[in-house]
Amino acid sequence: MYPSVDGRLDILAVLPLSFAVIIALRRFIANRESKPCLPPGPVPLPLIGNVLSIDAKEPWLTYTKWHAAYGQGVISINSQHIAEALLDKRSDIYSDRPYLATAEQFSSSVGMSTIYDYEPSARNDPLVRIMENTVAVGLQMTTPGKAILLQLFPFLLKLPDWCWGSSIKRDAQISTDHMNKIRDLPFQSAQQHMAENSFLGQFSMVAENLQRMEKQDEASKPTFEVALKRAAVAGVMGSYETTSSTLMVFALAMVLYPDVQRRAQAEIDSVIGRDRLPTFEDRASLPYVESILRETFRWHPILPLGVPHATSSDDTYDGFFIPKGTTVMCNTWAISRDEKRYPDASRFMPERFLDVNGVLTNDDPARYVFGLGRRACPGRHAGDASVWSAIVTMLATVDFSFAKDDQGKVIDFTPQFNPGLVW
Ligand code: HEM
Repeated sequence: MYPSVDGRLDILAVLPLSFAVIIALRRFIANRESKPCLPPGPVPLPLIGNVLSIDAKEPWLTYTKWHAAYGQGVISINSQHIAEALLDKRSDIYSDRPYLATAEQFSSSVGMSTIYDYEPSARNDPLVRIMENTVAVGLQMTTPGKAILLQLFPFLLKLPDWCWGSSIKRDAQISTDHMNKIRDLPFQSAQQHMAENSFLGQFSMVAENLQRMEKQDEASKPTFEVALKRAAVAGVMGSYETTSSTLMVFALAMVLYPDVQRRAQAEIDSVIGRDRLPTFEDRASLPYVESILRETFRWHPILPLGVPHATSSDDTYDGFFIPKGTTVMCNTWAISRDEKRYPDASRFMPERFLDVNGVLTNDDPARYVFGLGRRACPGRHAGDASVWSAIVTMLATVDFSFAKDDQGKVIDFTPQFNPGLVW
């Protein structure tokens, strides 16, 4: 019996579909056979992958655990050797940034004065307040939990306002509004200084580039201005949390390890005396202070998962296939807590960076805490120098100790870190 006309049409419709499926399957199998397999990892669930297995508050712990179980994380790089091989030596592939819907312009910071030559007032400065709000809201939106959620379900940002779950969209909008303010207001202030031809404002990064822009043809000015605004805000945001968080880690260490503090103060007293403050010229003569800086960077890296990179083309490493667009995180936490390299790693022990003669070793955590490759922190020298000068000045002038109550009894505490991109 012949099929009906409708039935034959159905067959005709199904045939190309079957071909398409067969071709797709053959390509899939050919691809699988021709390409090395993906790096090992936990078995993903359909749609949501491994998201439920990741500790949303401290994801670096999950990645470190996966590293122990599988040898590799879900492209979380847990060794400095592999980080150098990929992020540094293959920087042309591993230097993209993954799309983070709420933080498209959010990358990092520089001081307001260097960028805009804006001298904030000591208290309640309006621009600093805007920046603090921007950072606070931005960090809330870039907690690892929210970042993972939005990467998996970007449609959450498109939900209508009345819909359950749309609060993330409202928060993202607030974050964007803040970003727009911090992008435009200090920039306008620098422009105003320029217009008034004031002495201040001529030596900032923005002022210098505005002067350069004046010499350009009209057509390219708007693009230049947008790029300049973005570079400026990236600089301001980048230096803000990083330096202050590192100094908080240092202060915590000084409270918890008074012997370290005393030894550093003795070094400063013997090399510099008590009549003046240390300067950069003294840096090479203060190896113990230097080892404290290194241990501060290592003990609690303030960006425990670095800032995510993304691959801009396919790659193969050590027999594993890494597709284009893969998010690659350098698990700085795992590197800094490697017990083979840093025995008793959770202990603050600056001596680990000194040899038996008290000379600094070649192991400098600055080689990994500032990231690697062409996206490594452009403010690393400024960051390193400003943290050193703050540390050495504090050691020379103040004593850190536990707070005491009215009866003079030590107030005990348990240190806690706020999870976020920077903690
Ligand atoms: C202790 C201080 C600091 C630490 C630990 C730190 C750490 C980092 C890290 C880990 C990255 C990501 C690198 C990567 O993706 O491989 C980064 C990026 C960045 N940092 Fe820093 N940073 C510090 C201070 C600063 C300062 C003072 C500035 C500005 C003067 C700055 C500006 C930036 C910028 C603009 C980026 C983004 C670079 C890009 O996306 O290409 N940072 N920083």
